[in-house]
Amino acid sequence: MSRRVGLLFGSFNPVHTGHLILAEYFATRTDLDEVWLVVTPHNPFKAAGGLLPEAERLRWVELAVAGNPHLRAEAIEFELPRPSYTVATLDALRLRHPGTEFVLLMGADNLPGVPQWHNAHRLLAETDTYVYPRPGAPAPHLAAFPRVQLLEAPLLDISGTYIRECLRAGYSIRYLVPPAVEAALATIDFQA
Ligand SMILES: Nc1ncnc2c1ncn2[C@@H]1O[C@H](COP(=O)(O)OP(=O)(O)OP(=O)(O)O)[C@@H](O)[C@H]1O
Ligand SMILES: O=C(O)c1ccc[n+]([C@@H]2O[C@H](COP(=O)([O-])O)[C@@H](O)[C@H]2O)c1
Repeated sequence: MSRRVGLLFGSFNPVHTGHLILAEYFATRTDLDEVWLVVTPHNPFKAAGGLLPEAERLRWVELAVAGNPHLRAEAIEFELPRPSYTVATLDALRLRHPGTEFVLLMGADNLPGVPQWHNAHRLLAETDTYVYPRPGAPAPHLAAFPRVQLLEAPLLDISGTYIRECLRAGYSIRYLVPPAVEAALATIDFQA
């Protein structure tokens, strides 16, 4: 049987415990063998200006998953044209890993926007998608998406936005990110 790998796409601005608990849950509690955290240098819907440097965002994800055999930091979007279209990334990953079946992992808050993504119809027709609940997001209507399933997962109300606010205000981010990421973030000047 082919390996099933879940893909958690994100800007990871920065990676935090919410991402990691969710990734570990999917890698150990579902039919997935592994979860890869795909670092997106430039989300087509986000202004590049608000993002921390892409090489740093990738390095923090690498630090966060180090030593975990189920999780991997995936940098393929750094080699692909910008902005980063998920459908193009899936094409590139399938070419590179022919024995692997990829599953898209997505928060219930993101699903309603997916029809606006580049080649969304092909993306959702070709790829199994597991949607997980997000705080405040209503259960999505899945009738229009035959390959999309809703799965249970822990709800953690942590976000990159909140962590950046804490860093700017000089507040502790202990336990919101792994210790190695906390140490790396401590070298960045968030007041500048
Ligand atoms: N606490 C969380 N629990 C589950 N999924 C999350 C959580 N935070 C983010 N995600 C999901 O992880 C993916 C990557 O998230 P992203 O890098 O945008 O982080 P974020 O914390 O939402 O950042 P920001 O606040 O900067 O938008 C997205 O699909 C997002 O929905
Ligand atoms: O492919 C698209 O058109 C597309 C449009 C918007 C968002 N995405 C992807 O969705 C992922 C989640 O984005 P983010 O930055 O909100 O974590 C990220 O990998 C984006 O590249 C993809």
